Amino acid sequence: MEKLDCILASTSPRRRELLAHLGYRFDAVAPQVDETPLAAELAADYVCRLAIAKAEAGHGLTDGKRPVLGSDTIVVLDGQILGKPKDAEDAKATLARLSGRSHQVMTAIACAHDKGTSHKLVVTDVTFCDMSPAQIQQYVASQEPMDKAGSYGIQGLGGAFIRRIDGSYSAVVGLPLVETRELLEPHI
Ligand SMILES: Cc1cn([C@H]2C[C@H](O)[C@@H](COP(=O)(O)OP(=O)(O)OP(=O)(O)O)O2)c(=O)[nH]c1=O
Repeated sequence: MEKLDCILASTSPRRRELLAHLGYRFDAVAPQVDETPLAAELAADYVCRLAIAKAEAGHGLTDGKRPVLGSDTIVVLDGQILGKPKDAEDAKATLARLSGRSHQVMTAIACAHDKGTSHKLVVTDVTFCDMSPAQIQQYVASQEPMDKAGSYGIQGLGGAFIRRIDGSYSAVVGLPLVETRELLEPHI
């Protein structure tokens, strides 16, 4: 069997594609993690807790010899966590709230290794154009929003409505490349 550098604890094809950009040899495992926020949990605490939980659950599924990377992405508007939409109506309501405003995308990454778990939080400011009800309707009909935090994908059709981003593009898509390299490097 090919020698692996690390394990990705994720079902996301986007994270798989981004991690491949770093040139590591890796396998993916699918960790089962309860994503319910705790009472009064701050957004930054929540996203870090989930990334750590995914990395550690993934580590438990492996032989423990390689570092395991977990990640979680949320959209935060006025301190409120906007995760993946429940249905099309939820996606439309989220996009109407994001329209014409700036929000934060928080992506946490965690690396579970033989000596413990380390993590990093990357926060990116994203500014939306105004979206008309017809544009929202058409975008939701494309189905693209349905599996994405904040109900949009900057890397897809959603990119046409992103006026500005301050921070890490790869973090918005689900895996910050620089910080992931920095987190994994000492363990590979
Ligand atoms: C804001 C935004 C989010 N997203 C995605 C990144 C994440 O995959 C998803 C947020 O869901 P997550 O729960 O972070 O991840 P996931 O369920 O897709 O995968 P896994 O838990 O197995 O690692 O939203 C985009 O693809 N583009 C964007 O512009």
